[in-house]
Amino acid sequence: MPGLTATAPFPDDVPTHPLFVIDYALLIQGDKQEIAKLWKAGTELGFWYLKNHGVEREVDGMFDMGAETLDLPLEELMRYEQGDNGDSFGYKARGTIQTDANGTRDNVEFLNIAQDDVLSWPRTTHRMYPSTVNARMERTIIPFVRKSMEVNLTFLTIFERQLGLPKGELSKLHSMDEPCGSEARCIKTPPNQSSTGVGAHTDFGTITFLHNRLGGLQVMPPGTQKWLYIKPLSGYAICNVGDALAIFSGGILRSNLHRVMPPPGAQSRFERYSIAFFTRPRDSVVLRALGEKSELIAKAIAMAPAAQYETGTSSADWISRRIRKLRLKNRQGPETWYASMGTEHEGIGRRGGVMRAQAAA
Ligand SMILES: O=C(O)CCC(=O)C(=O)O
Ligand SMILES: [Fe+2]
Repeated sequence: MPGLTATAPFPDDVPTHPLFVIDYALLIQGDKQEIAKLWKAGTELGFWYLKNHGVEREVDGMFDMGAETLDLPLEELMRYEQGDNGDSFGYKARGTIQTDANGTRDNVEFLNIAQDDVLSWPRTTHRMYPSTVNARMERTIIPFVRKSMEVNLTFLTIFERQLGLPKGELSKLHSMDEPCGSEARCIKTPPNQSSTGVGAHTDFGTITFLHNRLGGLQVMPPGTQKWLYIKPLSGYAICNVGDALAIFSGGILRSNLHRVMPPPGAQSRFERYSIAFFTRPRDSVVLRALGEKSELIAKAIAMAPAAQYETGTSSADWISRRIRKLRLKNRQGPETWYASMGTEHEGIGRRGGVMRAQAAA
């Protein structure tokens, strides 16, 4: 299976960052303790493991689909390249984006499949995909996307309640009556690399549902300047909060910095694949804190510098700007890299920290 190796386990002597393990089966039963744990995970680091999510078989299919597709001849894949205009969907070739402020070239390639194209299949909403994607649409991709949407919607519904928002307030920002940037992704990193795969970033959207077999993902824990690996656990997904949700919540939920480095130890000899599903708001939704809908969020905003969460930017523009600034073709210096990171993310993290400290006191 692509990206899976029993012969090179994650090494014991590499420092890792622990995550809360959330049991999806308990979440959907409304288990209070599990919901409290999810809240702690979402507000402290913004990352957690998820077990019993029921998407295991579809995820295996996605790893196969990703390998089938990213093994196609480059010439074929290039017909689907995302380009330099800030579009996300399609193929992203190796060496097209920067991984740091020096403009270091990336070494990963990936494939992004729009949720909208999957749901409208066989009708095209945004774009066309390679034949290997089409061939697995019904068997693998549609079930994967539908189930992943359901998982992320479960988180949204819980966070909505915990944030004191009216029922449906967050989920309606993701309703399907207009296009959105949500997408499924497969990333492939070649073996024996020494440089960064995916540079430090926060995710653009609401919630990410990620599946790793080899190590490589790292987080920078709040208040530190240190990177720590997240150890992949068999059958467990890794979930995290993105910028949109951090902003909607006035920084109460945390969108944490992370990156992808070469897998540690003996794992580095293997090709690395990962599968992600990104839930993102509808295109026209403006990213701003929902203070008028929740007292808790209003308090968070009151403590933040004025208009801190008024980005004045739609979800579509937010995503497009960040992708555009990542592409090396658009680089004009270190500022381009900082703009790709979302200049706002640092502030969001800090303000969230203040809120959390107050809530705990
Ligand atoms: O490959 C991974 O483990 C994480 C990838 C990631 O952070 C991303 O695509 O946003
Ligand atoms: Fe990410």
